[in-house]
Amino acid sequence: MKSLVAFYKYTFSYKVPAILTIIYNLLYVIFNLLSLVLFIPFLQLIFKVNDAVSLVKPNYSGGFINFFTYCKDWYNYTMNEMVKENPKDALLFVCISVVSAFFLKNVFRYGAVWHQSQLRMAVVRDLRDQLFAKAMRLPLSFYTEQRKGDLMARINSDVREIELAVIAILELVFREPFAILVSIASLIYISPQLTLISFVLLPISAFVISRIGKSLKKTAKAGQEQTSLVFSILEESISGIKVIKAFNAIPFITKRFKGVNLRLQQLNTGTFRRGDLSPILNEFLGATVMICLVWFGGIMILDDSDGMLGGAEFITFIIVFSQLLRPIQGIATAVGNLNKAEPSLDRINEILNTEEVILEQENAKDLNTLKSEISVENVSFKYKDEFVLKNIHFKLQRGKSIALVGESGSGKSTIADLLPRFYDVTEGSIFIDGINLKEFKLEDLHKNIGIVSQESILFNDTVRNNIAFGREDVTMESIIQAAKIAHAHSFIEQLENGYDTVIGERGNKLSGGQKQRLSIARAVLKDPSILILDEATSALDTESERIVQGALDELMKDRTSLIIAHRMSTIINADEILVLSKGQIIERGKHQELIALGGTYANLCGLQGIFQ
Ligand SMILES: Nc1ncnc2c1ncn2[C@@H]1O[C@H](COP(=O)(O)OP(=O)(O)OP(=O)(O)O)[C@@H](O)[C@H]1O
Repeated sequence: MKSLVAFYKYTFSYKVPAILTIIYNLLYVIFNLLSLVLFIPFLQLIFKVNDAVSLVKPNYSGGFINFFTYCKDWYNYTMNEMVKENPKDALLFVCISVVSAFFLKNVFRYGAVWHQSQLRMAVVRDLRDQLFAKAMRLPLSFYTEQRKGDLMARINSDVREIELAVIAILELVFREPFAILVSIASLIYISPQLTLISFVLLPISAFVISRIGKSLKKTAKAGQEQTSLVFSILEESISGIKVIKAFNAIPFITKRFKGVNLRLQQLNTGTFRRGDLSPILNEFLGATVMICLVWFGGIMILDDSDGMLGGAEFITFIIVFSQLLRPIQGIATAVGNLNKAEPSLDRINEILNTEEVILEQENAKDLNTLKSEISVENVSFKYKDEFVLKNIHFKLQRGKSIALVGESGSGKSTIADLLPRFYDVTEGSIFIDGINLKEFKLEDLHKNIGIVSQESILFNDTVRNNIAFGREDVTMESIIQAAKIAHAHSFIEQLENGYDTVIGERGNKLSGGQKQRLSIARAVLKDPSILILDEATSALDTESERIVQGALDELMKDRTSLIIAHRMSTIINADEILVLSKGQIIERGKHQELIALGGTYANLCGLQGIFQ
């Protein structure tokens, strides 16, 4: 089982807490057994199983094994002496011993849990960090709507399965086998014959456990996949809540959610039922084995054949044997958890091993600023099978602007996505100052490109942090300056806490125009040499558009811009206009030239009341 190695690695990624957990667990096992064995003289005393006999005071002759024999003899001797003098003192002594053993057992148990908590949470944190970092590096092509929720499910519930597997490893490999070993050694010491009988019966339960484990793995995988689906629908529905309400689609969406949620319930119920069956079957099998032992042991005592088994030994045997069932059950649970975690591990690795298609070359070049031009040469592109861009060719000089217009789906946004290398071209090349885009450092490329899109990407944080956006080197003055250029300063000042106002999830506390102006302020502060404006004003009403357009004009001053717009009025002044249709450039030129041409562009303008 190669996943066992992986779980093992996760467990020992933090060696100190892992080793301390193991040590505390081992001490817990020893004191657990001791707390029960110490009980035996107490029983003997109450039920007068043995009359006090004369014992010789033991001597410790050194050595590890002898130490345990010495402790046992010393305890028996002390007990015996006390019983002879005053049985009530003996009773008190036994009670104190048992309580002390119980106390220590639980101290060690808590010690183990203490370190185990640290370990499991650290592993969960690391895994989530890794997944998040990977998610940030994954190419955009990875993120279809379906995958967003799926990724969230993996970061959430699959990681939790790994957490359980880490605990399972600690229990399965160290605690429970040790507990079983200690118990078996004690059993053999007490009565080899009875031990032999119990061992004939135990493998039956082992077989049953392994069968349950196997079927558990299958249903667990289906369950995790279904969890992903539930998360996907949840994500989709919450993001689209406005539209859902507006279209009165709540019953439809709710029905869809209920459907997948019901299936999840059925799958998880199956998993739990199988999982819960193993301890139940275990206990029943254990009890059956125990009754068989009581039968055989009882007959041995009744026959008193050759004094091989006394009453006290028999009681001890049964108590210790009952202790054997717990770790066996523990192993069953741990094996179940490992089986359940295996598909989760696969799902996590699937993400971690996903190829990062957009890679930076070794010795990638610096890009400080755009010096002369961006040159797009014979670029074709396809997302999957069909080309959505064909032979695109244009040059964008420094300080100039190019506008892309065309019907929906003609490929405008795709062209814009190629510049920051969100996708790489399928054919052809893009050059910046004569150097292929792919030769630059990705970080530098992104530093030089500012994007303002239709949907402002804002975070549930303060206005100030949304403008600074991860940059710690900026002063408050420069943030205010950027906000002023973006025509955002005056409305920010009127907010409850000014620049320290938290703007709600995705900036929900702000109007569309305000959100857009914050996005522009962010771009102003970033001060990129290249600007991509993708329908930056199309979601706004006329009044907001006027203000935002003013802000954009400020932003575009002295920058090289690629503008995508549906409203022709916003691109009339562009240095060149490219008209796209079905992924191809069908017309190009300045506004007046294209109007004079009387083609698609002139038609589009005509539809919007622009005739010259
Ligand atoms: N992630 C994607 N995976 C597969 N196909 C895509 C993807 N994104 C866009 N497309 C397809 O590529 C083509 C061009 O889309 P693009 O978004 O570039 O057009 P657009 O001109 O910007 O449209 P709009 O004006 O509606 O935003 C369309 O046919 C679209 O269906």
